[in-house]
Amino acid sequence: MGTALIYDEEMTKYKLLWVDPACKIEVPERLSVSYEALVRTGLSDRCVSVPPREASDAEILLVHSEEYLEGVKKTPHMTLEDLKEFTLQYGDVYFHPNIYHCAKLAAGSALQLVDSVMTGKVRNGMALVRPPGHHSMRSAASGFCVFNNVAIAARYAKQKHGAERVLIVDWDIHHGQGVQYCFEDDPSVLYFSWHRYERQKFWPNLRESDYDSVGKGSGAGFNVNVPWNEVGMENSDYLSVFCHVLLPVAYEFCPDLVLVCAGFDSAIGDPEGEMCATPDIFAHLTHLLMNLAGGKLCAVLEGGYNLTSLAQSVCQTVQTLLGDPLPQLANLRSPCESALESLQCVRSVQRRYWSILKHAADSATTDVSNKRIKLAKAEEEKAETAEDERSQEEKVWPEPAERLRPPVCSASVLPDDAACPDGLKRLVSSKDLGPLLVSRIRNRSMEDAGDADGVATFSRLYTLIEKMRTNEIGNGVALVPDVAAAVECVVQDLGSDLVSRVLVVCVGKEELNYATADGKMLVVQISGEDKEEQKGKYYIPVCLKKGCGDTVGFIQAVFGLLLPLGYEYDPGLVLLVRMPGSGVGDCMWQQLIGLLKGFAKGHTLVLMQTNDGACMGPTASALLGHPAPPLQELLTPLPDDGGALERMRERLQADWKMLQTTVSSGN
Ligand SMILES: NCCCNCCCCCC(O)(O)C(F)(F)F
Ligand SMILES: [Zn+2]
Repeated sequence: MGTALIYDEEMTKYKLLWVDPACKIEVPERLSVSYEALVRTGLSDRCVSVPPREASDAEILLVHSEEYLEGVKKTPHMTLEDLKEFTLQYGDVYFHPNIYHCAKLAAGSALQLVDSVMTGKVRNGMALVRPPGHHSMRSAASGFCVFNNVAIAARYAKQKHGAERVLIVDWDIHHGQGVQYCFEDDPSVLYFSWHRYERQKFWPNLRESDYDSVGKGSGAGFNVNVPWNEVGMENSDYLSVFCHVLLPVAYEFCPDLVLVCAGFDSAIGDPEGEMCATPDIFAHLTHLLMNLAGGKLCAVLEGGYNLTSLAQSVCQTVQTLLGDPLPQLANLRSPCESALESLQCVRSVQRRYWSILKHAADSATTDVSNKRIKLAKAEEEKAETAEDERSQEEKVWPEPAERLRPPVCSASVLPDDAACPDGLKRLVSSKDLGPLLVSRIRNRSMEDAGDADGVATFSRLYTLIEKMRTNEIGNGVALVPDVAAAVECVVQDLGSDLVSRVLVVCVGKEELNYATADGKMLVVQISGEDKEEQKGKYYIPVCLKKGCGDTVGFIQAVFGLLLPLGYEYDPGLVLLVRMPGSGVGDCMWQQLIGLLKGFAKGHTLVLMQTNDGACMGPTASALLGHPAPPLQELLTPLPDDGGALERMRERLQADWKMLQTTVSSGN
């Protein structure tokens, strides 16, 4: 299934008709520049073009009041003076004779997108719209927004398509208060927003944008606010919040549909956000949401005012929706202290609503935050004097790297009698390994089970890894007689000279704690075995008391440990090893394969034991990029696993900064 793209130049046909410094950044070129970039890069041709339509009155009234709609309806016939007068009753927004028409098209575009995804016409999609929507409220326009496109889309998805749970992820740098108000007492719509806040000093300056607004009544816990109290947030800050807050909660919520308030003023260069995250971060943020709701994801444009970073960010988002390999995120750093404080505060208030966060450390107690406020004030005084005048427009960042689709998406290395799953290319050619390697392989305990000559298997493995390195092949799966020996061979003999760092994810028990001291390999092993004592910086055994069948524990390990570690380690190859008898469920297994694509440009090699071929189908499906089926609604985790995991994370965070979720007590 494809990716929908909704755009119509009609939505560029309104603009600011008078002087208003607060609104001058919202220009028609935002839309045309974004669309032209998609055309120039060839991405628009790869999408399914879906036309917008006007939202009907009834659809607009799903969120807005009659009196508000009646008022907006009058604007096309107003004189310039009347328009100005009408605008004065709202904040940081402007009206134009054609904005009502465009606002109906923007809302209608979001509905067209929901229809296309919910009916299965496409898997996912993006709507490039103006005016944006997430600030507009039931009876008020605000922050360039007239109708709340995404809020209307959420209500519409429930009413028309029977969606029971809708997740709204708002990565725009402003708080979508309009969305929060709309759903704050509604447990069927989970609203997540991060936003520049600066302790209420940043627009819209609302007390209720802080992390302690968690929703009301039966909606408590279904509103998640992550305030950024400083500018300059980077990729690592954004990824930490996704791994340690949004994704665990989103997986527990188990939505039927994901809507994204896709604002790109959270990217570097934007005059509003003043953040430092690069456009390729949106490739990863999109990817991390794509295995929810069976892949049903609708991204609707909100903000974004630096035309260069906006266009790049839109392209990164659409290219990921299309399933292209992800860019490698360069040198992630530790989340900054301010981000850690926000992270800790959010997790501490949300832990009482989400069992998956139950073991989160307690809140950044008042003294910590008071201390930070004192620190911040001191910083402020200092900073004000040395305020560097360089505007956001002069910020420079590297053009996002090309993300080339390999000629072969997925390959397989199988015993001659094993059937090759549809869509996979069977590797038969075996590269001549040369005498040295052959002798080493022969020396390995290669007691073969039906495999005439272990060397054949390994030469094909070698070929597969070589072709991943040259990007001729995206990913692959190998059925081998002896997985442990295969891992040893791949890592010790093949992997090392082919790729610099290999992330080995082992599911199930097996002795895999090779000499990993040199950092060439990071082994994360998820099993029912407690190997705590063998732990080292590069060998991280995660013990799930109930074994790998414990979905909640597994998800906690994936988001709390595996993904942050993987981002920080930044491997050139991912080796996913499935030990026989691991007990991991097929859905979880597919989710894991889907999520691991975020690393090494998608170069994942799955190793399975020949007699474990039963899950070859789900493995192939995930490797080919089909979205993983939703995990059964996650049950309450076993108390001991969550606690053990938190303790392990705290111990490891000295070595691995991306594991941090609390302000370091030292500072
Ligand atoms: N320095 C100018 C002050 C501007 N203050 C209002 C900011 C509105 C932001 C709108 C947005 O970006 O959130 C949306 F997505 F809705 F477009
Ligand atoms: Zn914004």
